[in-house]
This record gives sequence, structure tokens and C-alpha cells, in this order.
Amino acid sequence: MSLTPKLLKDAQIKLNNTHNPVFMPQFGFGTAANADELEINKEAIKVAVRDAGIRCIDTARFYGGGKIEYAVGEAIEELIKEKVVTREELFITTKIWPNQWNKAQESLDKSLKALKLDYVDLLLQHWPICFLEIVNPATGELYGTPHDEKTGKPLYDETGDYITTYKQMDAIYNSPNNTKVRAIGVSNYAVSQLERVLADDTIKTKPSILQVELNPQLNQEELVKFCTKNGIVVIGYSPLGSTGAPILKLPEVNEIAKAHDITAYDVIVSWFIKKNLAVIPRSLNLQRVAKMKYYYDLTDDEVAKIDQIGIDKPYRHIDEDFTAILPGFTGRVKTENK
Ligand SMILES: NC(=O)C1=CN([C@@H]2O[C@H](COP(=O)(O)OP(=O)(O)OC[C@H]3O[C@@H](n4cnc5c(N)ncnc54)[C@H](O)[C@@H]3O)[C@@H](O)[C@H]2O)C=CC1
Ligand SMILES: O=C1O[C@H](CO)[C@@H](O)[C@@H]1O
Repeated sequence: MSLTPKLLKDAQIKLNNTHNPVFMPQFGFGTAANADELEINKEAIKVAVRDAGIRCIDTARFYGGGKIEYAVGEAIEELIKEKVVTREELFITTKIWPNQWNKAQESLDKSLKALKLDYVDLLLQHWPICFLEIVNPATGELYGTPHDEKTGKPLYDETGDYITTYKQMDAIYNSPNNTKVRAIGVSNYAVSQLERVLADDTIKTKPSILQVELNPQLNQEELVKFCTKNGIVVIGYSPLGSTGAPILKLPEVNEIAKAHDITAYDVIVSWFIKKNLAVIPRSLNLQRVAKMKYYYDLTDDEVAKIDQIGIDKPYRHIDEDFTAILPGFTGRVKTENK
């Protein structure tokens, strides 16, 4: 049976923040590209906004070897100059990486400079982790993910407490002169870590957002239930299973796609929208990006069938060595010093 396409740009979620009301598009464009993909990423963002009508861009200080925010900034500047959008129509998210866990203000200011913006719509703590600040002598920049040269182990700052980053973000957000951040949230937190933030009376504004890996193989049922109960909106990252898009090869997803004559990609995006989750896929294929416009109303049975994939055989795609200290992660994949 064919389904009527619905416009993604009309799907918005209200964030539970303590200042002015903030609405976030449910669909955003991911930008976790490599350092040698900056130009094409800039082009992809322009196509996403101009041709597909996407208004939400997810970026981070860490992406593109610390350079992607410059490409995002150039794309936004050109889109505004070309009168495709106004700044107010866009929703820009950036994140604080754990190598600046104790320098939220500095990290935000660097992001704003690179993005050529006066404010971001959403600022996230990227990971509940504290790294040592170590300068790479070759570049003069901080290592994003520092490792001990002898043991190859990630170098955490043992004096650090991950909640410090969120407390600093809370202070920025609630400072009487704040014009730089419209909403704050966290990423890669587990239920126990969210509980700690919610129970902390020194924190004025609880996270509006939790951004975590979420896809049919990792449906994060427990986290989503907890967030829904506590008014936290969930954004699913790596919705396609990250590089190579393995989720699009799952037979259950392809069966549903075939039944409606839509693509496996359409099925995944529609699954998120139906579940009231936000989603931020990435692509550098300009033809594909231009088509990121629609979602479809899947049936409850179809949603349940996709949910079952992760219940039967859960699998986490983003599980790097530095994540081994976190609840639910194993630290399976080795990350080099970068
Ligand atoms: N907060 C966090 O720690 C994290 C956040 N993110 C954010 O989430 C975004 C999305 O996650 P990613 O890991 O980048 O991966 P993703 O799950 O969006 O998959 C990207 C891959 O899918 C391919 N792809 C996209 N559309 C396709 C289509 N229609 N057909 C076939 N292949 C297709 C792309 O070429 C790429 O290889 C990131 O770009 C980043 O903005 C990602 C990882 C961690
Ligand atoms: O956002 C992120 O992207 C990388 C992997 O793609 C991950 O380490 C980080 O959280």
C-alpha cells in the first residue's frame, strides 16, 4: 500500500527549557565528517537547507578534526547572504568535547567564532567524560582524544567530575546576560547519570535534550522511557548505524520499504518521527541530501516490528575505546590520538 509523503520540515518538538519557549525541528542534518571532507560537507549543508528545506544542523567542536564548525559557519553565512533562510529560521546545535570539560565558556566561544554566530540554539555536553588537556606538538591544538603513548590507553583527567561541564553550561544559560545559548542538554548519558543531574539542587535548568545512539539495533527503550517521564527530548544519533549505513541492509526494514514502495532510509526516518524522537542522519551524497524532505506514517505494527530488531539482537555501533568507562558501553573500537 502506498503512503502519503509528509513534510519533515513541519515536524517540530517543544523543548522543556526554563527560559523562552524553544521549538526544535525533529529532523536535523548530521555533520560528523572527516577532516578531508570539509568542502563537500559545506556543500551538503547548503543543499540540505536550500533544496530539502532542513532547518536543523547538528555539529560539534570535535568533528572534522576540529574544523567542521568552520565549514558549517561558511555554509550558514552563504545561505543567509543568498536569502535562502534567516538565522532565526535555523536551529544550530553544537557540543563541548571532554578535552574542555572544565572550560565550557571557552569551548562555546570557540564554537561561536568558528560558526560565525552570535548564539547557538542548543549546546550539548558531548560525553560524561573528562580528558586530560594535552597539546599536540605537531599542531599546537589539544588532542581531542588523548592516549598514553606507551599503554595506548585513553588519558582521563582523574581529578575531573563529568557533572562539572553541565554545571558550567547551566551557569552560562542562566547568567543574566546570556544571549549565546537558547537551550542546553547532554549526550551519551545513562539513566544513572541523568538521575544525578536531575537530583542536583545546585543545577537550575535540567537538560532539555539527551542525544544518544539510537536506531533499530539500539532502540534505547529504558532511556527513552526515563526521558519521556522527565520531559527530556531524545535525539537519535547514528540512525543509519553510522559509516556504511548498515541499518539500511536489515531485512525487516527492507520488507516494510518494499510493501510501501519507499526506501529503507525513508522507513528509518519515519520510525523516528512516529516514535516522537528527533533524528540527525548524515550524508555527503548531494542527490540523496536534496531528497531528505519526507516521512511516512508507518503503522503501529510496523513500528513494533522495527523495535523488535533491537530487542532480539541489540548492537551498539559507536563504542570507542574511551567509552569503556561508561555504563552500557564496552569500548570495543580503538581510537587513535587525534
Ligand atoms: N553525540 C554524539 O556522540 C554523536 C553524534 N553524532 C551525530 O549524528 C549524526 C549522524 O550519525 P553518523 O554516525 O554520522 O551516521 P548515520 O547513521 O547518519 O550514517 C551515515 C552513513 O550513512 C550513509 N547514508 C546516508 N543516507 C543514506 C542513504 N539514503 N542511503 C545509503 N546510505 C546513506 C552516509 O553516506 C554515511 O556513510 C552525525 O553526523 C553527528 O552529527 C554521531 C555520532 C556520535
Ligand atoms: O559525535 C561523535 O562522532 C564520533 C564518531 O562518529 C563519536 O566519537 C562522537 O561522539
